[in-house]
Amino acid sequence: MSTDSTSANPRTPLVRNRSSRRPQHLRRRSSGFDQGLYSASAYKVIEAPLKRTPSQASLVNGATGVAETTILGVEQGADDKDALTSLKLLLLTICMAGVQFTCKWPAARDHLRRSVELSYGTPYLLSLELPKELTALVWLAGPLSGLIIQPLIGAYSDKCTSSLGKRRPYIIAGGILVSISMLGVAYAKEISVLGVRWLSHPQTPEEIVKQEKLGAILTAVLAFYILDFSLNAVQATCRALILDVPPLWQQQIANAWAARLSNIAMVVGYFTGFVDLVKFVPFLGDSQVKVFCIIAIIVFIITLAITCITTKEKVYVQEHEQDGPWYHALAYIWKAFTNLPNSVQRLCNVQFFAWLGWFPFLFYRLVLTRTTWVSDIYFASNPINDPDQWAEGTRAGSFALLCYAIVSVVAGILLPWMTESDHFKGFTVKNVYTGSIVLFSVALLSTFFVETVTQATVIVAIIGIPWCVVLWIPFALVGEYISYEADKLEDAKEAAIQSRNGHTKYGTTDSTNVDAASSSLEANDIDDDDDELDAGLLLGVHNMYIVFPQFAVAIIAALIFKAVEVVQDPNLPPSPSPRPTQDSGVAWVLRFGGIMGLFAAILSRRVIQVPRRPGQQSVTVVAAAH
Ligand SMILES: OC[C@H]1O[C@H](O[C@H]2O[C@H](CO)[C@@H](O)[C@H](O)[C@H]2O)[C@H](O)[C@@H](O)[C@@H]1O
Repeated sequence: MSTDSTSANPRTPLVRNRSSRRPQHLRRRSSGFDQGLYSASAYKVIEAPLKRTPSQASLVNGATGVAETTILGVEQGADDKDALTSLKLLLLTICMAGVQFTCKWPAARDHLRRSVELSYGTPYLLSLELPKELTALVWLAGPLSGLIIQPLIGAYSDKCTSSLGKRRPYIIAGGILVSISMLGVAYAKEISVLGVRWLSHPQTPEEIVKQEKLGAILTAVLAFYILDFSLNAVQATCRALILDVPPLWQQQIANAWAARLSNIAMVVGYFTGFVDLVKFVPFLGDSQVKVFCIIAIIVFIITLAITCITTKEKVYVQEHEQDGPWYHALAYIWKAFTNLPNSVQRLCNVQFFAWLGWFPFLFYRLVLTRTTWVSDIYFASNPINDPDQWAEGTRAGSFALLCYAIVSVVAGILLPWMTESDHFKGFTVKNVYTGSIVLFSVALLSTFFVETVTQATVIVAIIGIPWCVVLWIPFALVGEYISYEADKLEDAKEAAIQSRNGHTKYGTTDSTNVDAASSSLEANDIDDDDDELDAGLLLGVHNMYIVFPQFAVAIIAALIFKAVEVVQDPNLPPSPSPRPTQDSGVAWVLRFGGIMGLFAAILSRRVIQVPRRPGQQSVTVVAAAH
């Protein structure tokens, strides 16, 4: 087994032969764009003003004079960036726990209906008397914000010259907005009452009630939009930070940490939602929603603060004045979207089909508990109009979700370890990725056979395994692609310089290396050429492939429900929920997701794994497949 990246499979598109490189204007990367504002070549890295121990200081790359990643308490690694200890990986990625806990909050509100005065099955927004048709408006905030905000904030943060670093200013600003908007959602009624009192002068009590109701709805919807948009900004920059900091060979483990902390937060979020919070911490609020909101804000602020305080970033200095209108960023995103590196494009293709499967599952296990698959099955054999049965049915759905969250935590600990261990032959990252998608598809397709609540609960719990993988491997791969390109660029620069002096970085001259770097490179080419992939932008574009399927699924699910309605016996009385069991629209939408998952599994065989850097222990070079 070779550990030398220079002898990696030459067919890997990432391992390009310099002499066969595409002309600058055709390169599949972010940096060829002519918008100066977004050209990384316009920036030079300087050392952030940090406290370092002498040993850490010595890790700064003396040859280039460039300050490397600077997270406190690092170990020495053989890569250009410093390796992180497990503790530092945890501190770096704990922000994802806060993001996930907060993500769970709007979802958890559906589980909080015990404390909402209205009937069972009425989620928070409906409790504010938002017309049912308009709930779609709120739903849209999620995918819209993912589509717009993640690439935009990713692109801006890539070029941020703040002394705090590239990502932290956005994490802090986004964090403040998330906290305020959560308060806006939870206290929508109170804000509206105050607003009506100050701004409006209704004449009659009826008018007051009407205006307060309208005000509460508008406040909640606006707050939900701000929440989703700012949460996506924080999510985008936290993800990018996790890609920025560790070296290539730690991308897998760093993203595995991010996934497992997210999933732990999900479990804690579910438990917190179940506890009667008003009883235990009455000083935090007089309703479950308000107390949960305060707890979520506290968790969010603490986790984000830990990451921001313990992680130090590079500071970028703009060499040339490059201001341009804000909409240049859109052109830049478009160019990135249409010129993705081959490796990222392949991964995005998998993600697109995989998320055509994920969203049916995520929608119909969460949106309204009464429409979840597990609850459907429960109601197939239990009376639907009895409130006690409703409670029991929704509890069945919620218990399944708790099992799913716990399984995802356990899988998030075991699977990354198995892929690193020599004892589990065949457990390569790529095989685990494909296997998890197949498992997910089979689980969704099992809706053809599942009949009991227990069976359905087991299936939902099993889906915890692919969920842990989808939060881990795709992001790790993006991180590896970016690090690999950055390392190649460094190597190429170094090799070209050294070849002039008759040396190579790794001792004896390797023809591949020289070919890849020095033989076709002019010094000016190296200096002017900006080959770095921008992590924030790429992650944002990658996220577009996660949210596009949401729009598609919304339309396809509506068509499937219509079709099921047409096919079903018209003489049956109308059902208040989608018809249960194997013939329900929900089951068919899940099966659609299962089939899409199979396409994703096939495409995942084409995903590229980059060779890791030479000089690393326990690193396996995985041949890049086509
Ligand atoms: O439309 C809602 C959101 O959908 C995606 O987020 C979901 O997937 C994330 C993993 O990629 C997961 O961390 C999150 O909990 C899920 O809701 C999308 O990434 C978001 O941009 C979008 O707002």
